[in-house]
Amino acid sequence: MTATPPAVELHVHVEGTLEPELIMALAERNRVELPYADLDDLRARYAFTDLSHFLDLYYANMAVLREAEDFATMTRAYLERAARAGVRHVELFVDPQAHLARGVGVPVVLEGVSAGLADAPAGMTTGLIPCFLRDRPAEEADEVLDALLASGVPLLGVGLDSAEAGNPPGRFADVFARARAAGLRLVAHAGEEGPAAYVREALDVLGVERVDHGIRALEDQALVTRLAEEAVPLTVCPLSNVRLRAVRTLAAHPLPLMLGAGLAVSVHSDDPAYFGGYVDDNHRAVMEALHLTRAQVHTLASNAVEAAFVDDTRRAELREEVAAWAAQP
Ligand code: HPA
Ligand SMILES: [Zn+2]
Repeated sequence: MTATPPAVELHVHVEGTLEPELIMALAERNRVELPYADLDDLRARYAFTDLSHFLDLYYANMAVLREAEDFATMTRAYLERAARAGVRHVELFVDPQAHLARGVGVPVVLEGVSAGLADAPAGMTTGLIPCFLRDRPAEEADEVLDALLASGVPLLGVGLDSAEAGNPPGRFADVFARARAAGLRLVAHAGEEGPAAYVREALDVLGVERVDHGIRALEDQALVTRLAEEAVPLTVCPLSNVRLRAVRTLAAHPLPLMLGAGLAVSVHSDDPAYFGGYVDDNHRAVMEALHLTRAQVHTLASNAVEAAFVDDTRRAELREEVAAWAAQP
């Protein structure tokens, strides 16, 4: 079996889809001086030692995003690639605070990304999930939530990302409660580099409905039992885990253990332009390196469908597409 399943992409950061060529093109369009001699010099910086090392480059490269049109261009480029990856539904993360810090306001970011999403290929459904930066003050997240709600741009939910170690989710309890009261769905990165305790805290204090990554939950057996019993979706990003050295090699990835424990895991791409692949590449990589059975890949694809923030009609369509893939000889 080589074909990857129809994908429901629930863990992808739009700024992490900014390919090196597009970084260079936008730098030229906006006359932004980058500290790289050329494309090869930029590419040479993609060997990361950990999450923070990656985030330094990820935030630095955002300097090329100035106007709403830049955000739309980036989003359209992603959707085109996503269609080729077999993506049928995507819930896209965006980091408004990373742009605010550079003087680019929340409306510019949201209007640009949502204009890009409006051009999604026929049949692909989309949603937008702005994330708060956990290494910034909770008060700033509060102000950003006000700006998000005032923008008038339709949002699916809010998330929490950026440097995890030493930044537990609990500080964001109030802003997440406000987001929930405003009708937004809640997710958070937890257990990527941070401990299993952060996964618990994301569930109990923030009340998240999905956990992004969650691989370190495996260090706490009682938590694993709970996650399985409550069928808490975990959006796992295998190529990201290897490139950020959360996992030593793909062959040593705990995905089979997670499936074996009955966890509601699914496979996603995180920052595909930085980590060596989109969601199809991630599926292909784990299928090969971990020798997954067709039934296991079917479970991963079905878990993603069940974890999506879609209505019953759309979920039924997505279920059918995955079933049709599984029924192929
Ligand atoms: O992989 C990630 N982890 C945490 N924050 C992020 N923001 C973009 N990518 C990531
Ligand atoms: Zn992520």
